[in-house]
Amino acid sequence: MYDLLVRGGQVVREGGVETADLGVVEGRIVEIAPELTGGAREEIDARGLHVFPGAVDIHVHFNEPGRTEWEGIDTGSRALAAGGGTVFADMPLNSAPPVIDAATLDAKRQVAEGQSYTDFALWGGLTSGNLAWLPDLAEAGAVGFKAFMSNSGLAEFTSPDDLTLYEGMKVARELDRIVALHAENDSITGGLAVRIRAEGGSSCADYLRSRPAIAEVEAVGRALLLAEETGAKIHLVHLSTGRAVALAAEARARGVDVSIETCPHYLSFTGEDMERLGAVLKCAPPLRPQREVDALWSAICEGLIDTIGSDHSPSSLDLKTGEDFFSIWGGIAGVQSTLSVLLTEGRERGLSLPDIARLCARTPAERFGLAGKGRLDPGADADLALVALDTEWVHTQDDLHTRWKFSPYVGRTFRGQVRRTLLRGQTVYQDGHFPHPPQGRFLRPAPIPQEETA
Ligand SMILES: NC(=O)NC(NC(N)=O)C(=O)[O-]
Ligand SMILES: [Zn+2]
Ligand SMILES: [Zn+2]
Repeated sequence: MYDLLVRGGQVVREGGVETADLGVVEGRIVEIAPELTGGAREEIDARGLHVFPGAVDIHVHFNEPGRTEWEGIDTGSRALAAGGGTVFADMPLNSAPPVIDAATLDAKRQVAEGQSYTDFALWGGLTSGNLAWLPDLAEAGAVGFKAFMSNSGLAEFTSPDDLTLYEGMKVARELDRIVALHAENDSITGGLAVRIRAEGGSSCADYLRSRPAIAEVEAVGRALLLAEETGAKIHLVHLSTGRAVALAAEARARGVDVSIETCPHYLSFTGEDMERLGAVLKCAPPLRPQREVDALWSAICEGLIDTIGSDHSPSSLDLKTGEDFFSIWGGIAGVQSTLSVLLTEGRERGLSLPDIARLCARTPAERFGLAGKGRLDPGADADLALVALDTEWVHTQDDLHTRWKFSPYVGRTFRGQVRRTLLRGQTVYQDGHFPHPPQGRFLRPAPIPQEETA
């Protein structure tokens, strides 16, 4: 007797796609096989649909507590679930206070429990002043430590200097926690911004000039050297250039324990789009020329990129408007669209469905020790996204479940539509609705598996 049988879907697993039933007991997958016999309390007819593992978005800013007017756990996790996601890891900023010690982590955990429609993990910060608090943060369950190598845009979330980063990596290594890096050289980006603004520059093109690719490539190189020296595990968030990815992949090949993330917006838009569409596409690192978009897709197809995170980082609408592009809030609202981008353009570029499941679910879950997440296997949590793979649809503002109905993907035609999302066997999202109260749980990372050295 099962609690749930998901019947006849095309089940997307590591080895391929097969028509099968999924049997679920107490929130876990217990069997996957064609035509399972035996009764079930609930049956879902998944014929004609693809069954993906729920997406694991390791990079979001839901900004609660403290800046809930920008997003919030309730709206952010709804949007994630509507996009086929079942787990997020929230960044230590832009919530206020930022998560830099155990007390601030516990406070965020408390507001998220009872409000989140998906399971969640929490990042702690590695800032200029909190090295001594990292052990307590790890103890409290931080999934890793996030550091900015450039200015974070928020005075209360300071960047460590190179010495602090070096020492922070040593501490993180002792604690077996991953250090995530926003890798842009602050002296280059900050210095150029000051000079360009002093000359009266305030346009999008001026902003683009202030954050050249070399700022990312240099910071990535430095982060890799520090990781190699300290033996720390690092995760490079939102890489935007082919050169930075290549540098990290080379380092990984010689044994540096690094994982590489990019985001859907670097795969979907160019700097020219940013100039055309304006603030909705402002982010850091900035959007790049088409050749970088192509280079990132090639890197994905070659298996060099490990994870896709949304870097969903919205603000209230007033901060996304204004004449001076430098002072507009930097951050893109995309948490609902990650799978759609991969299912549409990823498939056109030659990615298989198991590739998409690996990038969006399996690897992020494994890398960050989120046990039972990210895969469809007996023993795993029944976190599922049911997708109508060949349905073409135009994304409208009304589809958005985020707090602000503001996304660069509005108006885009996608192929592949999430119809239903299940968390531990319970439907959390179905055709625009959320049928049950939020049940999301806090996930504490398991010990991180050792990378096989190439
Ligand atoms: N404070 C932020 O949320 N910053 C984020 N903003 C972006 N990416 O534009 C980020 O991840 O760097
Ligand atoms: Zn960042
Ligand atoms: Zn971010």
